[in-house]
Amino acid sequence: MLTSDSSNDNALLVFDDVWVHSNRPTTIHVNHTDDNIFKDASKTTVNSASKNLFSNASHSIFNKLTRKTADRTHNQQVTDEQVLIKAASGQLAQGQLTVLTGASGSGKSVLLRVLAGLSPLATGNIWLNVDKNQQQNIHETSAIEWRTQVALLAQHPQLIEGSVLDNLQLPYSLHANQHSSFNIDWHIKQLGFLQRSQAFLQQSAAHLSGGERQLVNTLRLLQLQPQVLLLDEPTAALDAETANNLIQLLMHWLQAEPHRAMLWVTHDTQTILPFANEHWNMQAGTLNG
Ligand SMILES: Nc1ncnc2c1ncn2[C@@H]1O[C@H](COP(=O)(O)OP(=O)(O)OP(=O)(O)O)[C@@H](O)[C@H]1O
Repeated sequence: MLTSDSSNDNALLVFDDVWVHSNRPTTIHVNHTDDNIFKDASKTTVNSASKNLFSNASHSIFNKLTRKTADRTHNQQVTDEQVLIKAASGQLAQGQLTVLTGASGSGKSVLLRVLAGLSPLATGNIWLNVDKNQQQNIHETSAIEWRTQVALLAQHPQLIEGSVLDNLQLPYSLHANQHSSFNIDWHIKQLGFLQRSQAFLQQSAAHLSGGERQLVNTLRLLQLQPQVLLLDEPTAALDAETANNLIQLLMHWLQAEPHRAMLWVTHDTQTILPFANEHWNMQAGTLNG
């Protein structure tokens, strides 16, 4: 078991014995719980002699009984608990790129969301070594504070209406980022890496391609200088050249400061793996480092 003291000196983000459950509501058809009512109802149906004995009053009782039976055979929502992540432990080291692969549905995105503080863990621990003297535990840190340091680049970027520039400036209108300010020069430099001119900033977000939306999403997140970047298939919607440019940009970001780490989920092992320091694999919720 990893403890905050036993983790590697270089470890930036450490997680230990993380379990994640889902409480997914499932609709089932219930028609077995009210056998007695069924029996009673069929008795009433079959026994026409009794029915005749009880004129209108008995007829209404009969109707009530059959209606009740129908109500009880309605679909019912039950909670079906599943284990999505089983006892996952690992460390993301400073300056390193860790690549996470695994079959579809194996739990890679769930793990990223949990590490980013966007989904709850059932048990286990996650902590961030902010610097030599400061350590933060996910259970004792506010969600906003955690997410400014451990950022998730989601698979499907959400952009607002307006220009690329409006989208890039958006985070600075949030209370959490009130102490930092938008740096246009930084963006122009990054656009150079991505082979885009400054005119890109004025483009309407509504007319961007899927790949361009991902570029905007990446810049919007990187400008806030997180320490740990969690990437969920960021190059999936990009052509080979743009994907390469984005990889260069992200590797440059990783190496620009010592206190940074990246965890990169991908199915495209050929392009990313050559850059990886570590390779993890996920199989049916079990993480193999
Ligand atoms: N919020 C949720 N509630 C319940 N189940 C979920 C939830 N999110 C994901 N799952 C389930 O967890 C399993 C793992 O999903 P996940 O998105 O992590 O897969 P993945 O490995 O990232 O797949 P892919 O490579 O296709 O993106 C799936 O069976 C999915 O249906």
